[in-house]
Amino acid sequence: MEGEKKAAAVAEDEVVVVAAGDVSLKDLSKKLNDFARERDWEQFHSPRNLLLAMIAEVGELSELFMWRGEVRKGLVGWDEAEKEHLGEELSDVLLYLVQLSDMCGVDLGDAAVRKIAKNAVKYPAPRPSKKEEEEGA
Ligand SMILES: Nc1ccn([C@H]2C[C@H](O)[C@@H](COP(=O)(O)OP(=O)(O)OP(=O)(O)O)O2)c(=O)n1
Repeated sequence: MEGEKKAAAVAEDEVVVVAAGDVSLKDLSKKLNDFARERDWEQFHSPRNLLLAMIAEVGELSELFMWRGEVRKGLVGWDEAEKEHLGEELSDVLLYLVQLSDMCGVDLGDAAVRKIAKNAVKYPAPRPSKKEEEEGA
């Protein structure tokens, strides 16, 4: 029993949570590389395995929305535990996506910014009419 307590305390000590409001994709990528290397898990992190792991996490994310009807913006009616769980599942998807991008040699931040620009060309915003321009709208 004493041994179990000690093990739990050590495990808790090892979890260092650093609040990071403005973390970048590159920060996440570095943390994930360290995490995998420290556990010798790089051998498992092939593009295919990471893709399958990400899809599994998308499934877990979907379960949170399953059978509960439309979910309104801001998660009206969800309790704090459910909201926290949602954050965890969203994170799992993101973390596998970041690792998958790394393993494929894709700079995800750069690719995403380029894709937004491409989307804007494909779907131009409606231009204001002459009347709206004159009215300063
Ligand atoms: N080979 C692995 C295994 C896990 N992880 C990381 C990425 C995910 O953020 C998280 C996934 O862990 P679990 O497989 O334990 O999944 P859950 O956290 O969703 O737990 P559960 O499926 O029990 O709800 O751990 C990883 O990087 N590489």
